[in-house]
Amino acid sequence: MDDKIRVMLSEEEIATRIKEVAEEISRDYEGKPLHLICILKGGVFFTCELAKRISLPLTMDFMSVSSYGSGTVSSGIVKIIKDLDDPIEGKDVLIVEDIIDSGNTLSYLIEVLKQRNPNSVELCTLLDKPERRVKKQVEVKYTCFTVPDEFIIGYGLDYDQIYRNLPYIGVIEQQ
Ligand SMILES: O=P(O)(O)OC[C@H]1O[C@H](OP(=O)(O)OP(=O)(O)O)[C@H](O)[C@@H]1O
Ligand SMILES: Nc1nc2[nH]cnc2c(=O)[nH]1
Repeated sequence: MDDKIRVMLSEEEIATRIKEVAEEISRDYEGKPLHLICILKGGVFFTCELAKRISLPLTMDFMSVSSYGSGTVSSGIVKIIKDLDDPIEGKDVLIVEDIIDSGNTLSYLIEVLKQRNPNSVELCTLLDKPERRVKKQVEVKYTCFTVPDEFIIGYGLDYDQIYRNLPYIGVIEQQ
């Protein structure tokens, strides 16, 4: 593993921004049954950090979907690999993602979840890469960082399953 990695967002920058977004969510969801849905695998690091900083009682569930396989471009076909454990009827659902790129994953997920009659469904993402959006209708309520059109790794994001555990967001430099 001798790839050279350029740091795009440091651990400190990420922590500061997550705290700000968590405070915003805490204000917006006061008195509501907030239910975080973490999208595995990439969303797990962000979800943990965010949840710890939201100052409200909340519940959590996990869903695993995939549209990338081992490539760096979305196949456009989203597969549910692991569904939620619990019903979401009547809950205020906040989907927590590591990145929104083409929007294929989220536009599919929102449709699937809305059919289960939640009270509301909103999106929270660590990274948004708007230049790559194919599904323009995806609306994101909370975005930590907007990033350029580069293939990103770290903080949950992998390249062929490696690099998820980097504590920062980076890009592999072409050598
Ligand atoms: O907006 P899109 O183009 O659909 O891309 C975003 C999705 O891609 C990544 O998941 P991936 O399918 O790689 O699964 P993983 O999180 O398990 O690595 C990421 O976690 C998002 O779910
Ligand atoms: N690792 C990784 N996964 C993605 N899924 C969608 N966009 C990206 C990206 O830039 N990096």
